[in-house]
Amino acid sequence: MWTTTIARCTLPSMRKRSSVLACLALRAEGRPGWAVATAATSPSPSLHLTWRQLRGYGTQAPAPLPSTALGDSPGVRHVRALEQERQLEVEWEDSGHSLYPYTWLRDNCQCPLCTLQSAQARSLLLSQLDIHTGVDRVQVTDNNKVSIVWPDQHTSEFDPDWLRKRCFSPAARQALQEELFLNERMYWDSELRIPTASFEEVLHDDKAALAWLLALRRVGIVYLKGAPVEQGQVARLSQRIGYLRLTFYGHTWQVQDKSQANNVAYTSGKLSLHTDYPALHYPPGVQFLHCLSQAGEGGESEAVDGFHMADQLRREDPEAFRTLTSLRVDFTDTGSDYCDFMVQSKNHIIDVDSDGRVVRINYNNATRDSVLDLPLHQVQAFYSSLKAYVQLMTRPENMLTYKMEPGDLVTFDNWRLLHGRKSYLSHPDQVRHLEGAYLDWDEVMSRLRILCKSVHGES
Ligand SMILES: C[N+](C)(C)CCCC(=O)O
Ligand SMILES: O=C(O)CCC(=O)C(=O)O
Ligand SMILES: [Fe+2]
Ligand SMILES: [Zn+2]
Repeated sequence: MWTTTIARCTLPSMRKRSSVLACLALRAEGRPGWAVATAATSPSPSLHLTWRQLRGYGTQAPAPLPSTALGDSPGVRHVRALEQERQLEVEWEDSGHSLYPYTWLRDNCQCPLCTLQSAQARSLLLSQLDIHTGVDRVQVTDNNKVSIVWPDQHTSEFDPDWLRKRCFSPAARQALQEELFLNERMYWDSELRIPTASFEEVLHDDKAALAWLLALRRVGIVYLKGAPVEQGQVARLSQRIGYLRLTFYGHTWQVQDKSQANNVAYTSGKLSLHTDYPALHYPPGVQFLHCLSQAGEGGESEAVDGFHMADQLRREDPEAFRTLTSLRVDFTDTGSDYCDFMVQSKNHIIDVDSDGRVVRINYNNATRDSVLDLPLHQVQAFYSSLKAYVQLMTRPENMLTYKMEPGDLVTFDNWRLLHGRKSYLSHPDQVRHLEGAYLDWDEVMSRLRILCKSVHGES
């Protein structure tokens, strides 16, 4: 049924232990960066997106694959104590070199006195750490470990793979950070064919679950098909990860046309593109929506890649970008649901990190407060900037439109995507009904790392 799609790509020779990093080495053919094409044979005919195919969700500019992060680290040829710099120099068998500060090495001694093995946590106290320590002796042991004897005769032994992974070179650091956080995204527009998988397979097969979460991270949206048409499925799916995020709207929530609606989502009206819950200072990272019943007329879903749009705004209207990333906007949400609430927040509509990279979009026009905490002279500029961003998002070439059917369950990155819904006609004999739930990225990323490790073996 849903057996097509995906990015066509050439696979580099995959090394067993290379884990997620190998994704980045994939080069897409056709369109710059990536292309949509019919996927290669999948092991399971019901799965439109397999793990193998999903590894194709590389980024627009795949990063070079640093050998340091591949796990198959070369052995240690030689170690040398650089007394002046207070660094240990490791020469690898492939002739590469890595430098490690003495202080860092002493801080990270892996022995049972310094590390609680059962928790893989540091038991050494900072008060016990001499940040000016020297070394007494360094050597490579018979089983190719790096051994350090400290001035107080405490001994540390470091595994070469462990050290290599933690090399302080910019390339190695970047590679390891990407492996840990998978921050490289694949931007898309109206032409995206939404990555789709089978609900049941994701629940029962680790490879399918890994493929789902990798695409959720990289692409930001994954469609799951074939969920039972009854309530409780978003909760079931959240258990596949860990646990869901409780909010004032409940553990899970029912999107229906309700009288005395406590939220615009609970009407039959149009919802313009929004992220959910910018009224919170920490909005939910991931959203699930399961369609139990669809309207005959209207009710189509819309979605845009908010990061892509923000980058486009940065290029086309840098002043508007600067405004939306620097002014904090008030959001408000008052009512009663799980319990009564009076929520207030101040958020940038576009959040960037300290390197200027877009990390989160916070925008729901319905909950944007009438309280606008700006000096008079900035008000008009704020509105122009917001208009510019919203107009960019609503361009037909940027917006994705789809209509959910009963049994469809869409999962998306609520920090990145803006989603909306066309208005619909409420029919007493066919009430539109979606069930939703939120999760946070920390828990989703945790499951992603565990699945990566179990599917690829040791890491
Ligand atoms: C769907 N619902 C009601 C749980 C939240 C809607 C999003 C928002 O108010 O920002
Ligand atoms: O009704 C829909 O399709 C989407 C609902 C929504 O965006 C929400 O509940 O926040
Ligand atoms: Fe929403
Ligand atoms: Zn120790």
